[in-house]
Amino acid sequence: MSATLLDGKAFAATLRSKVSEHVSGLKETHGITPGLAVVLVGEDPASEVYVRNKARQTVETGMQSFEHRLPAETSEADLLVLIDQLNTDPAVHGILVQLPLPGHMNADLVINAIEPAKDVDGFHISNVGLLGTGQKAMVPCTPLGCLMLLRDHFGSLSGLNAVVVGRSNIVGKPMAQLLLGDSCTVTIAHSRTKGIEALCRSADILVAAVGRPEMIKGDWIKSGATVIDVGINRIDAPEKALREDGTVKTRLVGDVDFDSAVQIAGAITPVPGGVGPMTIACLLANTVTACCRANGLPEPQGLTA
Ligand SMILES: NC(=O)C1=CN([C@@H]2O[C@H](COP(=O)(O)OP(=O)(O)OC[C@H]3O[C@@H](n4cnc5c(N)ncnc54)[C@H](OP(=O)(O)O)[C@@H]3O)[C@@H](O)[C@H]2O)C=CC1
Ligand SMILES: Nc1nc(=O)c2c([nH]1)NC[C@@H]1CN(c3ccc(C(=O)N[C@@H](CCC(=O)O)C(=O)O)cc3)C=[N+]21
Repeated sequence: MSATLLDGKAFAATLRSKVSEHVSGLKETHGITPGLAVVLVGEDPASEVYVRNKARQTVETGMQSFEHRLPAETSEADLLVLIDQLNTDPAVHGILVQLPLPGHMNADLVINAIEPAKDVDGFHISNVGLLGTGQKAMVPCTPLGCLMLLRDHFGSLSGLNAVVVGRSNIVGKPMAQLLLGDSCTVTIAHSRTKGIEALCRSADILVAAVGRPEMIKGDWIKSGATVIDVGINRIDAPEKALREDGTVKTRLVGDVDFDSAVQIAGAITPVPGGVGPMTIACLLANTVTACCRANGLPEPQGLTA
């Protein structure tokens, strides 16, 4: 038996077309164009790809994209000045500061300098608190994308056993909050968890956000379980022909060993084409939501949790 593929790429395309419709409506009825500012400090190649894709899709859905690329040696004070300008710029409805930041910066301080209403990543302490207490917040894009895929697959998540592997502030913890909000019984596993394989085997929903290529094997998965693979890992692919310059090509893999997992799971997200595209689509959706809230307009339905 082979698992059903949860096609994040297709789902994200549908979500983007809903975003486009709302953006057209905002323009026609109110003369407002939502705007998203992305700040990239330094030159991480993976971040470059993400930021480029995001800027392209922002423009494709009819929104304004503002890109700010700063050198790695930028001072924290200068970054805070830029954030302050974006906070007060009425054309900017969403602000994303790409993580990780260079080591000389305090990421918490930088994130908490973003106006919470414009924090489309949902990382500001105010949004984290709102999410944790079940109040209206900006919801982090990656966990939101995972939740949308799960709701689409199951209908109701109520009473299901969910195991989230990973406890980061950007994926694991907010994912656990969202699953709890949908009445799952949630366990969070991490690098100190004892008996992690057996714990994973107890999950109806297994979310992997670890950053370790193909760590979770098929025999860690309960037969028929739903597996959400958040991991994005680039590994060497010696099976591919060498590049012209003689270097080894690479490929993307998740935190789940897809080939063994697909035999056991009931449903699984692929990498690429699973959670990644949903993250960007949810970022666009959050920007439209932020724009509507900023202008006192009714929120679009179906774009948020
Ligand atoms: N698809 C997408 O849109 C996105 C994908 N990602 C990807 O998701 C993955 C996770 O990202 P992120 O949350 O930022 O990563 P972090 O490195 O911040 O967190 C990783 C978590 O995994 C835990 N962990 C590490 N090793 C083990 C282990 N051997 N067993 C159990 N738990 C372990 C860590 O535990 P501890 O806390 O104990 O150290 C930690 O909580 C990465 O592959 C990243 O590239 C991230 C963001 C968006
Ligand atoms: N402030 C901040 N917010 C983030 O949301 C954030 C961040 N910083 N830093 C880095 C991580 C990572 N991340 C990804 C988003 C999309 C894909 C994505 O679209 N992946 C494609 C493949 C892309 C490729 O081919 O490289 C896929 O999975 O199909 C991947 C990774 C967001 N992150």
